[in-house]
Amino acid sequence: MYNLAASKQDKILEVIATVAELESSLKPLKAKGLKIALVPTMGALHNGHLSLIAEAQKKADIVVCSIFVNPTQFTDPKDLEKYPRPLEHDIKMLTEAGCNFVFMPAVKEMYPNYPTPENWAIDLGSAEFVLEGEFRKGHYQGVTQIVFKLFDAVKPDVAFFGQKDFQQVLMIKNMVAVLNLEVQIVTCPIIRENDGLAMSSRNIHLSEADRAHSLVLSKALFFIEENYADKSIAELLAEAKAIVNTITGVELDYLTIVDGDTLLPIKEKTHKNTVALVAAKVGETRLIDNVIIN
Ligand SMILES: Nc1ncnc2c1ncn2[C@@H]1O[C@H](COP(=O)(O)OP(=O)(O)OP(=O)(O)O)[C@@H](O)[C@H]1O
Ligand SMILES: CC(C)(CO)[C@@H](O)C(=O)[O-]
Ligand code: BAL
Repeated sequence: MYNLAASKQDKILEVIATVAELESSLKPLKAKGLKIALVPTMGALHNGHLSLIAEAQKKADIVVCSIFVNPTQFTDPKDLEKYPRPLEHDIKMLTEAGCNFVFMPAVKEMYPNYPTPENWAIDLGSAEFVLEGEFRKGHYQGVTQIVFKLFDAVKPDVAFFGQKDFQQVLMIKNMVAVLNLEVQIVTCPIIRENDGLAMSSRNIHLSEADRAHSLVLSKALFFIEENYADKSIAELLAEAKAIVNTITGVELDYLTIVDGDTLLPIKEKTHKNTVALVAAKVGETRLIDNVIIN
């Protein structure tokens, strides 16, 4: 473990690599009755992640951020291999943000027998298999497997996730319900670049042209949001898809308006709990985004 003096808030960020070290660091804090928050990430931190840390600082006494590029949730080996890992930059950001702990385990710490798969099979409901679950088969088994391990290591009172990964939050809430876990799940709003693009670690892979093209995704979602009262569902979807399809080099996986729990397409605009979601490949980079309609 090593410490870095924070440049802004004069706090110390403790960098921790093992579950044992994490447990012994947190034990005295828990004994004092301090409230512990966990912000799970895969690193390559940006302002979206920092908004989760800031929210966690408001709601808890101690904030643990985990950085772990979890191999079991990747369905494309190339995506895993090229996932950005700017560790010094991440530590600097967390230090400046006044985060208390960063947990950065090695793969063998979380999966001692890696690459031999461990048993993990949880019933996350039928929403596991649509949208991201259809395009990244097994993804949410991998996500819930690592989030369960992180919850078990930190035993947080509260954990923070971004709405950008809308289906992920739903799957994690379903896991918490199925396993009866004692952790509160908080969803934080999507942080966007000034031009509308949802911040994402994978944005770093976008070429200059891809970066410009990527704007059609948020544009299509904002179109749906702004015209929701005036057009039919079929018109909204057709016109939003047309916005995306004006750009060659952007290939839609889905653009859909669904119920926020079942993730099945809604039939009536009077439906409550409605969300529009998009996923597309922009050049070689796959991006997702969404807006909550009501
Ligand atoms: N723009 C954003 N606004 C709010 N939360 C975000 C944003 N981007 C990511 N998050 C949240 O941060 C947490 C960690 O996400 P992750 O480290 O995978 O970053 P990411 O930017 O989503 O990267 P990726 O390129 O893998 O999608 C998740 O709960 C995610 O939803
Ligand atoms: C929740 C998570 C950290 C699990 O690896 C990841 O899916 C992410 O960063 O959204
Ligand atoms: N933020 C979601 C993690 C993933 O794409 O694997």
